[in-house]
Amino acid sequence: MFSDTVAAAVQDARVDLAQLHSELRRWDLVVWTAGNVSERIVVDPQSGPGPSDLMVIKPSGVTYDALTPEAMVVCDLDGNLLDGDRVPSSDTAAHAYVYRHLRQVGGIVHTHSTYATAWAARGEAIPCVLTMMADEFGGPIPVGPFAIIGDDSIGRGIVETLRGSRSPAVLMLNHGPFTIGRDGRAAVKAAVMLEEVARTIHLARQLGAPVPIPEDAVASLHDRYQNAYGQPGSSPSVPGASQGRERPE
Ligand SMILES: O=C(CO)[C@@H](O)[C@@H](O)COP(=O)(O)O
Repeated sequence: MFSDTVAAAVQDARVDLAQLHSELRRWDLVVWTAGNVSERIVVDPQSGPGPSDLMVIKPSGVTYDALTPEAMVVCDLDGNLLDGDRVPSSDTAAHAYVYRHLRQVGGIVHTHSTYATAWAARGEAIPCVLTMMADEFGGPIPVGPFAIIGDDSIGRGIVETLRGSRSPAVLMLNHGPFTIGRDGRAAVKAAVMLEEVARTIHLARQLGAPVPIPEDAVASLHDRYQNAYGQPGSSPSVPGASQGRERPE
């Protein structure tokens, strides 16, 4: 079905995703079968990411203990199942929409992590009051519209909300967080850090009014973290405004 190169990339993604789904449990971001992770497969590396790419994603409703590399399914970016013997995640349409409209996105995560989802239930953006937020999110974490699962609504809400934000995370109203990254690991990192700041700022607000960080400081913190943090050559978590995030089509 796939060329040798694509088949190898699919197998690598299957292995990655089995490990990344275990990370969602490790960091207490999911319960039961909630949540999902996907990765893009670039079919033609010469021309780069595009609409003919594939995605590997979790099968729907399968317990995390059973999420082996072989359990993952492969879809095209219209959400059609190409390889696998299980029904794809119920969020496949949302993931596919994001991949079609944000070509720099290589990985997507959805969770119902407790504190981030509490902010989503209130429809309140998480204010940028921590340097860790400026580092990873480049500003407040925005709220996306209420959208019913099953068509492009959630994906469209994710893309349109992130259009005006540096953030790799969006809180979908009454639902929960979706995060993006240059690969699955970057998207999982954003989901982990989202839940951490959602909890910290929730606690801070029990004691008083958190103090916003000035925008110029947010921008410089974000630029440093995305471009200079860590070991030489370590890649940023996601191309944000500082790398000129591509505007959705
Ligand atoms: O939130 C939703 C759908 O948006 C949950 O059903 C989702 O977390 C898990 O669904 P899947 O098991 O991936 O089909």
